[in-house]
Amino acid sequence: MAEEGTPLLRLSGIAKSYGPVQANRGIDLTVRPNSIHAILGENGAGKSTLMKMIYGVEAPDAGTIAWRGAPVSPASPADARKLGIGMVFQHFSLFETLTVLENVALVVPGKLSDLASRITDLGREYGLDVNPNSLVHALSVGERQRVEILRCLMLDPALLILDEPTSVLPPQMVDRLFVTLRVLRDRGVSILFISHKLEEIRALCDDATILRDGTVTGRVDPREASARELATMMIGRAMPPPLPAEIGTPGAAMLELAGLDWAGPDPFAPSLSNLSLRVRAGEIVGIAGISGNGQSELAGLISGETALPRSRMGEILLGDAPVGHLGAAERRRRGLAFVPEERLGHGAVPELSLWQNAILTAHGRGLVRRGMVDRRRARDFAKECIADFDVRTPGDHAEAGALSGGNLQKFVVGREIMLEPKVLFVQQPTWGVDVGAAAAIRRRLIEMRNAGCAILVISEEIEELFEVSDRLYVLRSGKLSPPLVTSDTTYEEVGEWMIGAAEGTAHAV
Ligand SMILES: Nc1ncnc2c1ncn2[C@@H]1O[C@H](COP(=O)(O)OP(=O)(O)OP(=O)(O)O)[C@@H](O)[C@H]1O
Repeated sequence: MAEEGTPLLRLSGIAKSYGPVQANRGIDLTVRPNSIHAILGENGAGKSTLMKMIYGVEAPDAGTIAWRGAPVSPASPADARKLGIGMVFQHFSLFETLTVLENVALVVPGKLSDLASRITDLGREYGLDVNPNSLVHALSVGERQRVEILRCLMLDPALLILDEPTSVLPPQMVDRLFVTLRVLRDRGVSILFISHKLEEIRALCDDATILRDGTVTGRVDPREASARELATMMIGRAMPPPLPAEIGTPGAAMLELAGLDWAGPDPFAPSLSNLSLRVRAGEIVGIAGISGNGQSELAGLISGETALPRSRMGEILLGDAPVGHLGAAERRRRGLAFVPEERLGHGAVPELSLWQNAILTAHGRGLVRRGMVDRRRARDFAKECIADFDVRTPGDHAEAGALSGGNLQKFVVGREIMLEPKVLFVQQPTWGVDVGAAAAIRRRLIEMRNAGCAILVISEEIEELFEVSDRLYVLRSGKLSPPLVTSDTTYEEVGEWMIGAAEGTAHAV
């Protein structure tokens, strides 16, 4: 145990560069025992880099790390875990082809049968329920996160690092997670908590350190600072003004689901039953819901990554044309653009540069001609995206995998918006994006809607859906609620549909 007064962790003068990028410089950070300590900062401020050094993934170029008063230099995550440090990454580190239990067994020692019951028991205790026998590829992002957190807790850490743990959790789950985190703190676990959600930080954290451009720009008691003050310290200027509150005038139906049914091969994955919805030109339709209720399956069917048999092609329409049987490339040719939930490996190829990633979906815009890549045009396209969407990176030659999570998200969303699609389908548009950039992305969606684009957004952030959508549905257990007019409904009503308590009570349109 740390002696009274000895910090659990103390970093002094930590610096780290990646080529020309100084991700961290001269960082001092002290984590007290039994405390929840927030790290906040814009996308690319250096938060994840700092955490990776504590967890032994990266080595600092300069500075020292003291653990319970003694100098340490964890050279690997295994080293860090031995010290009692656990970390849940923003991008998951689970093997998709293995079950939850097998993934846990890779890191946590013990007999499989014991581990399975510990997963179930701990899951129940901390509100992190997950079936130990589910295959990870069938789990939603939110469920994968639960697995990651559970796996960490099973190692009984003294310090738990959570890199944006709430970015994909619905409000009810966030509340449950916070209960869990407070219990952990009171039982002697300190928590380093990275989040862009300032209200959450104010509600949960005891200390906060603010980073900007790789340096510490503030240390505050978050309970005493307003969200606006925190945002200003973070971005170095006042927040952008709120969105224009213009109501759209919808035109013709551009995307339609007409009684869509789906049962996938995985018995643990939810099936979809009789989904019908219509997205018209000039409107934004939102789909709320807790992940794992069919969101991934629906996204695959809408994007074309999962195709229906020819006999059922009419269950999905683009304009008047049945497209259910067509693949993603053909649907894109017909004017659909989409942003998948997973940006790494799905929205972008991490090993490719940004300009090469631009080609993946923008090749039809003159980036490839007569089968040859027009490198100059591809680079111009990527540069425009970087400038227009404020992607913080050394340039279009940077590898997608080297960008901070939020900056890659801005690039992927920007690339799809630049295609000027007739129909835009976005999953989690601002996942991991800082408050300023998230407001900018939402503003762009509304501008596109005003210009006549039909937009469908799946998001687990209710606040976000209320901000951008004209109408909302809730997806639960593979079924859609009736459409709700956003201006006539409340968070509570949507929350009730999310947890299944609202059947028959909504103001349907
Ligand atoms: N492996 C890497 N190679 C090159 N540059 C990197 C690498 N990892 C991080 N960087 C750069 O270091 C800077 C800090 O990135 P970091 O991921 O720490 O930011 P962050 O504050 O966690 O951002 P976000 O909120 O978007 O997750 C960024 O400019 C990023 O592009």
